Amino acid sequence: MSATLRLDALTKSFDGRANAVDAVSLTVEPGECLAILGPSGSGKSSVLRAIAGLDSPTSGRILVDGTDVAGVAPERRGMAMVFQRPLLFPHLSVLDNVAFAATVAGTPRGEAREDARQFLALVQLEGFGSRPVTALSGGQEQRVALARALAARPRVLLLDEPFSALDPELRADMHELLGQLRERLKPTVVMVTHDRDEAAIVADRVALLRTGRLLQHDTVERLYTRPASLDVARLMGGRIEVAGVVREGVHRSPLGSIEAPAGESWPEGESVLVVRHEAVHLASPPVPAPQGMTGVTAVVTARHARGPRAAIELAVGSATLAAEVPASRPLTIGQEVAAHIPRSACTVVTPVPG
Ligand SMILES: Nc1ncnc2c1ncn2[C@@H]1O[C@H](COP(=O)(O)OP(=O)(O)OP(=O)(O)O)[C@@H](O)[C@H]1O
Repeated sequence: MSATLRLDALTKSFDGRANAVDAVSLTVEPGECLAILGPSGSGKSSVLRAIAGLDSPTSGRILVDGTDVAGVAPERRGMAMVFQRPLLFPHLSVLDNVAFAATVAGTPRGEAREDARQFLALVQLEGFGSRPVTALSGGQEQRVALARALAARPRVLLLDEPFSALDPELRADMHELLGQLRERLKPTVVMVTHDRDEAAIVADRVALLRTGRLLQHDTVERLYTRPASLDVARLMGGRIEVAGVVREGVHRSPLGSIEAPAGESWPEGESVLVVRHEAVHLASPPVPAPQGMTGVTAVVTARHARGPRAAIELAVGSATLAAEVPASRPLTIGQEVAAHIPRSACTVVTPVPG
């Protein structure tokens, strides 16, 4: 139930306007879960619709296990899609919704229903088969939609923001369920989301899009800690950007001299040092930085409540830093602290913003 999916310079423009999807190339390995992440209008759904065959690409190719699927009807591509709204048939029972595709394809009704029962059990809706779908909660409806998609035994499962209409607790349940289904069935999954946290929870790798372009295709961890550009760092919620210059592998800026992490080399010249605010430690009263960290004296300039955490902004000369601390930590505006920046968490991107 899995396949290699390859996009080769996939491009889509609507009515001759600027490309909604612009030469996107990437490979999703069998059994892998790829999240397509990006802000509104970045082309996420357009990529998914093209893969599904609901829209045809303007140019480029979509290959499943090496075979170009151009001209292959959506229902013959070996794919199944789950949308933000479950789109269940209201006149059919839960079981018959899940059994629908098999029944239409000519599988004897009893057999299709037995199969559907197994998929309902997989999504933890055992015993719900005879209920009308109109009697389900939002989360249950989405489970039925997932069961229906999986019952088609797709080689590639396509998910278009399937959990975004659910409340946070249900969404967390669905993330767990998706993890279990992946373990059991190992489908290749492509999921559209605009939520970084969701991508981090469900996906092995992420394709980050902006204005139709693939900015970076990487693990979530690397998107956060090794962004390929300032755009990526910002889209991933990065808050520290310190302009400076790299000479002989060392970034010099108001933060002082920061050496590239072991095993990495930084390009010479002007560049912006980026580091995740989560990695910055604040010591008050100030103490020297432990080995492997750069220590700077910083002044707290702002504090924002973030539930159990507090977001702290700091000034270091003309540069600004950010950090996160437990909300209970009594750091006040104007207070002097030592900011410790792990060298391993630092990276540089070019060019310097204009
Ligand atoms: N059927 C269409 N006709 C014309 N333009 C379209 C069509 N579908 C999408 N677009 C345009 O293509 C671009 C990408 O849209 P798309 O829906 O793929 O983005 P998205 O990242 O999925 O956005 P969102 O997160 O808001 O759903 C947008 O500028 C959108 O207006």
